[in-house]
Amino acid sequence: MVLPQLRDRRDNTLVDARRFFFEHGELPQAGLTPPVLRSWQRCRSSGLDHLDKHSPDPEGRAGLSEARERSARLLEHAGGIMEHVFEQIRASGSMVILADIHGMILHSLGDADFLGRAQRVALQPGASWDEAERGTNAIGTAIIELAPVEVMGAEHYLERNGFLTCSASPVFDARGRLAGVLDISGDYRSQQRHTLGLVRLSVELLEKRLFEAEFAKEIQIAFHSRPEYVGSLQEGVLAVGEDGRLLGANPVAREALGLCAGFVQAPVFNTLFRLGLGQVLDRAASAGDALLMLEMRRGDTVYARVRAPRGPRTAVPATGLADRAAEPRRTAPKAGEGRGNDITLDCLATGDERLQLALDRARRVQGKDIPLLIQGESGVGKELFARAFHNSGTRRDGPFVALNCAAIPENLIESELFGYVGGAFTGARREGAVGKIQQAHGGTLFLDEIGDMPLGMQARLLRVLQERCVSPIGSLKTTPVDLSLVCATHRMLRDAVKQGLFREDLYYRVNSLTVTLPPLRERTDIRSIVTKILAAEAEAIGARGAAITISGEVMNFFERYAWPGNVRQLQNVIRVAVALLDDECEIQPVHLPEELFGIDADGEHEERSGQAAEPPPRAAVGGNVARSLDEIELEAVATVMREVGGNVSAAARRLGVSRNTLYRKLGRMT
Ligand SMILES: Nc1ncnc2c1ncn2[C@@H]1O[C@H](COP(=O)(O)OP(=O)(O)OP(=O)(O)O)[C@@H](O)[C@H]1O
Repeated sequence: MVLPQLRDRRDNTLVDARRFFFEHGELPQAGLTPPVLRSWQRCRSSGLDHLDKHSPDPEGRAGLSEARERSARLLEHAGGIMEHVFEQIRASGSMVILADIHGMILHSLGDADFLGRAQRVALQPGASWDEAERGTNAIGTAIIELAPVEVMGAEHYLERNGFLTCSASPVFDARGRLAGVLDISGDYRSQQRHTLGLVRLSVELLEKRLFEAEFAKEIQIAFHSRPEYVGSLQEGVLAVGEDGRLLGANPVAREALGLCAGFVQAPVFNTLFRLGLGQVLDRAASAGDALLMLEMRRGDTVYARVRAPRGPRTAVPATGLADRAAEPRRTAPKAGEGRGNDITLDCLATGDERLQLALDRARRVQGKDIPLLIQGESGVGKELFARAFHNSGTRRDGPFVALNCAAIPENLIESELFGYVGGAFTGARREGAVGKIQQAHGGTLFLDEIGDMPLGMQARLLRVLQERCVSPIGSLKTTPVDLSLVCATHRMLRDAVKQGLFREDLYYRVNSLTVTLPPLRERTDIRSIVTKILAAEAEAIGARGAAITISGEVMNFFERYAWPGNVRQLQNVIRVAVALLDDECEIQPVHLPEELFGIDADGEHEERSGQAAEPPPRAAVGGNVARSLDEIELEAVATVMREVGGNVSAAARRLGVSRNTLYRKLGRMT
C-alpha cells in the first residue's frame, strides 16, 4: 500500500495502524486519537472504501447560495475573523474554511500555492465534507464529535486525502446549538503544532460575537471568578430580560451555573444569584467602572460587569441609582490611568514606613542591573511601583514593557515573550512578531504574576537572563538584549519553589532584591493617599472637582476599613463617590458603595442610612483586657490574610468559610 507524505516515527505508527485496520481488519492499539479511531470505525461500518478515488461533486451555485442564506448570521460574523486568521497564516500553505452544520464549505480563504491542490480534493465552497461521504476529516468528524478535532495526513480515512492536515472546531450559536465549523487545512508537510489552538481561539471569539449580536438588545452580565478575566474570552456571559428571566448563557456561564445548553425553563436571575436583577443594576450604576461581586446560589463568588443595552431602559430599578447607568461617561483621564507614565519613586512616598523602606531599597539598586522582585497583595500598586522604578532609573528613556503571565493563555506566553519569525507556525504572521523581551531592549521588562509562568517557559527565560540573548521561535539567530528585569507576584514564590511549580534557579535570578509592598490596611499614610487619589479623581471631572472634599466621618472610616482590594479598591470607591456627588462638594457616607457595608446573604441591605456604619477595624485590638469574640475572630482573619499574602480564596479555605463570608468579615467586623 502506498501512503502519501509519510515521515518520522509518528508516520510509521500510523502506517502500522492503517495496516492493522485496513489489511487485517483489527483495531490498532496505538497511534490514533480516540475521535479518529471512532471515525474510522464509523466509516468502515458504513461501507466507505478507503481507496475510493471519486470526489463527490460540489453543490451547484443554487445549493451553495441557499446554504449561505441559512447560515447568514454565521457568515456575517465569521468573515472578519477568518480574514484575521488568514492574515496570520498567509504564506504557510494553508486555508481557512467555514463550513455549515452539514459540512458544506460556505467560505474559504486560501494560500495561492495550496489552493490548486486543495481544489483537486474539493476544498472549495459548495463542497461537502460530511464524514459519511469523505470519511474521517476534521470538518465532518468535528460535526459528529461536537468537539475540536485534528486529522493529520494518513489519519484521513480516504487515502487520497492523506496529504492534508486539518484542524477544525465546531461553532455553537448563542443558544448552544451547532452553527457551523471553522477549520484550517494545509499541506501535511507544513503541519504546525499551534493550529488547533488558533482555531479554538478564533471560534471562541466568533461565539462571543454571535452571542453579543443575538442579545444586543438585552442586559448582559459578564462574570468570572477572577477579576482580570472579566472582559476576556474566558468570561461567562448571561443575557437577561428586564423581568429577570435568563435568555441566554455562553458555555462558560452555563458551566459555572450548572445549566444545560438549551435550558427549556428559563430560570430567573435571583434563582442563580443571591441578588435580584434590580439590585444588581443599582449596584452597577453606583459602582462606575468597578466590578461587582456577586454570590452565586451555588456558593462561589464572582466578579461581574453589567453591559446595559443602548437606548432607554424600561425596567424599574430598585432605587433611582440605576438610572445613572444611562448617563454619558466622562472621558477625562482618571487617577491612576495613563498607567503612571511619569510617576517616579519619589511620588510614591506618602509617609508609610514600610513603603519607604521598599522605596529606599529599590533606589539603591537602580542602574545596577539587579533584578527586582515586588511582592504584595493584589491592588497594592506593584505595577505602579515597577513603572516608578523604571521612570526613576537610568533606562527611563527606554521602553517599559509589561506582561501579565497570569492573564494570557499558557500557549501564547512563549510567542508573546520571545516573539517568532514569519512562518514559524501556522498561527504566525508572515512578517513575524517581536517578543516582549526584545521590545524591552534598552528599558525595563515587567513580568507581573511571574509565579504563574509555565515551567517550560521558566527554563527559556532563565537562559535569556543568563546569556542576555533571545532567539525568537523558529529562528536560530540570537539577538543580544539589554534590559532591566522587574517581576511581581502576589504569592510567596518560595512556596511555589517548594511545590515544584517554580524553578529554584530562576527564583534566585529574579529575586536578587525583593521589596514587599504593605497592604493598604496596614499603611499609616491612608490620609495622604486618599488626598492624592481624590485630587486626581476630582481633576478628572474638571473645574467643579477642585472644591471636592471628604468628610471627617468618611476619612475616619477609610482609615479603619480593612481594604481587601487595597489601593485599587480605594481608588474605585473614591471614583464612585465623586461620580455620585450632585451639587454637594463633600463626600459623605451616603456616597460610599454598599459593598463597604455588606449585604446579607438574602440581598437585604444592612446599616444603610445617611450615617457611616461603624467601619471594620484594620488591625486586631491587642492589649491585656479580655477580648471579645469579634476581636479574636478579626485577629485570626488578619493573621491568616497575612500568611496567605492577601489571597482571599486561600484565606477563606484556611478559615473554613466562604469567600463571601470572608469579604463580609473583612468589611464589617467591629
Ligand atoms: N500610590 C498610589 N497612588 C495612586 N494610585 C495608586 C497607588 N498605588 C496604586 N494605585 C492605583 O491602584 C490600582 C492598582 O495598582 P497596580 O495595578 O499597580 O496594583 P498591583 O499590585 O500591580 O495589582 P495586581 O496584583 O492586581 O496586578 C491602579 O489603578 C493604580 O494606579
